[in-house]
Amino acid sequence: MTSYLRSWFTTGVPAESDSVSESKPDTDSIPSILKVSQPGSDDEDDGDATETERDRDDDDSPPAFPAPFSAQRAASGSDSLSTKPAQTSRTSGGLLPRALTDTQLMPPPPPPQLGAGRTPGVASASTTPSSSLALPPSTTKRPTPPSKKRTKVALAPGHSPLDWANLKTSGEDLRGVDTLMRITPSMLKQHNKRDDAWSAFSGKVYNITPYLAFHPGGERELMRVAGRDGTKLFGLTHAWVNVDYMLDACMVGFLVPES
Ligand code: HEM
Repeated sequence: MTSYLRSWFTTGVPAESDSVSESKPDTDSIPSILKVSQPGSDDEDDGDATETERDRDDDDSPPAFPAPFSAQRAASGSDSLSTKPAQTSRTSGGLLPRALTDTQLMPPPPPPQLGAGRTPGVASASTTPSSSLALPPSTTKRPTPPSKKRTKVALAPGHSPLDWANLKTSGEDLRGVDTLMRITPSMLKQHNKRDDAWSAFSGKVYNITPYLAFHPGGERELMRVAGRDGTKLFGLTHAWVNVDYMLDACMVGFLVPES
């Protein structure tokens, strides 16, 4: 009971007014809650009866820093900053929630393992197709072949397009006729042999015999139009080819209807 009353009517007199305290001992009767707390004093009641009984004139211990219930102390997670072992144990004794440090909240990532599972300089498409240097899938597929087969024919030596151009301009007679003629479909039909082949393209009739060995599509294809009008087949095969320029030296006449 006595210690309880003393805790209320404590002698907490500021250190600077020690002389006043000695001359006026009746200040003990003032409740501590009405007194103005001075820096460095221990007037705050922490419920520790043994501390109130101490001789406060000799107490030069500094206040706790950080303050016992401050956020700074709570965030530190430890009481390493405290200078008073008694307050340290009280703070870490579970009164405040223990704040986690950065390392506890987010542990560091595992160290990268660059060398694991791959050979430097070699694309590992079989293991990690999305993250390797393998070609994108669109380029690894074989292109679908065209539906219509267009076979390139190996031309005999001396029968390249350039050789044909040279022969065409050499002045050699490639027509086989003296003058341009009016040619009917029945007349055209008589020239359908390999050594005597005529064909009509867009109303003009050409002697295709000398060109057979130079045709990039082969003799066989070209002979399909021998002795008849080949305009349609020619246009379906390669309309971009300028037949008038290619065979101008082979022209024999104009296609005319039957009379
Ligand atoms: C007398 C008229 C003809 C001339 C002057 C001619 C000329 C040519 C030329 C210059 C090419 C090469 C075209 C290129 O590489 O782009 C070619 C290719 C070819 N020509 Fe003719 N052609 C004629 C008639 C025909 C006919 C009637 C056929 C029958 C289907 C034919 C079938 C082909 C084929 C299949 C190719 C191969 C195209 C390739 O491999 O890319 N040509 N022709």
